Amino acid sequence: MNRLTVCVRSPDLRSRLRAAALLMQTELREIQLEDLLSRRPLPDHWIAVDSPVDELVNLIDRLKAEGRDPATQIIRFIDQPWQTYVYHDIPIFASIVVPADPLSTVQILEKLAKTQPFSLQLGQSGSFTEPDADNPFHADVVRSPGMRRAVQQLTRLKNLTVDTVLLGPTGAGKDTAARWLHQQSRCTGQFVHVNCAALPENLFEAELFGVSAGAYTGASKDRPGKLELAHQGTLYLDEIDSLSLPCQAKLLTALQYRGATRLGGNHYVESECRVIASTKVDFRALIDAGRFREDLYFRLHVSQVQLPALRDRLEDIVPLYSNFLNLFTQRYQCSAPVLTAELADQLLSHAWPGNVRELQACAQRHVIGLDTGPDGLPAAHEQAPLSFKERVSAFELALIQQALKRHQGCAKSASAELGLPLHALYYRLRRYELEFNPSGRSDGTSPSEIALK
Ligand SMILES: Nc1ncnc2c1ncn2[C@@H]1O[C@H](COP(=O)(O)OP(=O)(O)OP(=O)(O)O)[C@@H](O)[C@H]1O
Repeated sequence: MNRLTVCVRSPDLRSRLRAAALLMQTELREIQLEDLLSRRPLPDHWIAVDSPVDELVNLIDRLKAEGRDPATQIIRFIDQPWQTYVYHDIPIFASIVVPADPLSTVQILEKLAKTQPFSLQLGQSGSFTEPDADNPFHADVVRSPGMRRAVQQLTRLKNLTVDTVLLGPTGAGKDTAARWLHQQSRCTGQFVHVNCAALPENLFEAELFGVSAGAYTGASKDRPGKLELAHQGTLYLDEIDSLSLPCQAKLLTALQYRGATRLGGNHYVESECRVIASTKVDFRALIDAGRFREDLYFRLHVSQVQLPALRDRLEDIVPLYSNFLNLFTQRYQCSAPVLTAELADQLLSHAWPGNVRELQACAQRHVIGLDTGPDGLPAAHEQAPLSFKERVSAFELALIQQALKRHQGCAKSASAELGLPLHALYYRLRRYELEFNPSGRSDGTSPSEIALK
């Protein structure tokens, strides 16, 4: 940002902006709004104002009269976050609550310089958009530059069956991105998820390459491996960095030739699949530490997409949260909680170490009405209390989800643990739209493939 025109009345804010401009080496021009409006034409860089709405409207009208879009130019400083809500439909670039000091003013202005016009649209139902469970990367929830870059790369990759590495911290959406890539591709095969961190070294070959009948005591029939199951589809190697070096060597050979021989068999089975691998850690550091094979890294690293941490996706937090509120409200069939400006502020200032997963859980707690205090947002916000029936349903759902998770999605075992007749469990599974595996793992899928909604 090279220039900033400032029309602010508050001496305090003016001095903060002056200091911020000095820090940013930005040329700052101070002027009264009335004087600015008499100029022709208006400046073409950002105009910072703290004017009341009726005066602001004059500026908006003037910009429009000059054939310009006020939503690309005006930054309004406000005292209270709720003012964004009240005037959310005025077309301005951003509404910013007056920052505490020049340094945070610099940070905000620098972030704005890299972003698209936005304004927090808060409403009674907290609703930004209709929930779009089918497209986690809908434009409404992808506003931050980092995530837009990631989605652009994913979009470019979706129809190319090239191997891909997904990088990002826990809960940032690597699994979601891998499934999205698979769904968007023209693959006819299935999406096969292998959680490398949960795969013991001695089971690696059997799980990945399969087993021939008689390979060992108890192997009574042929069992396909994950690589084979992923034929014409996607093999997703989650947390690939957890594999031991000997397993990495076997994987490299299998990926090189896109096939393997089942354990105890002589038959070579080919698999034409796309491989997506994910990791939370920096590959370079692992390679340097001798914990990851460089040749495997180069084999996989045809393309790479970095999914940013949620704290670096400030613009996405409120829309995502709003979508989750809508989603859980529909799932639990209860009334929508209020997304207040105060809560939006808290969401934006939280560090989100658990990223989208944490945000999602937070929205879920909000909908259920479990206020867990300062760190487990949201606490003590105005919201419509859930009815007794809604709370009981939410509790029941949580019990069933946990039991299914403990039993790898197997409905039979979960029903036994819960002491709930199988037909009664099925009834609830349908009611809560939970996915499950009726007969355990006999179909060759792994627990991780059975997604619990
Ligand atoms: N863009 C999104 N829209 C909706 N939900 C999302 C989005 N991104 C992630 N989530 C949700 O957040 C949770 C965590 O996402 P996901 O499992 O994809 O993260 P991850 O990076 O694979 O995490 P980990 O490394 O811990 O396995 C999931 O419940 C997922 O549904």
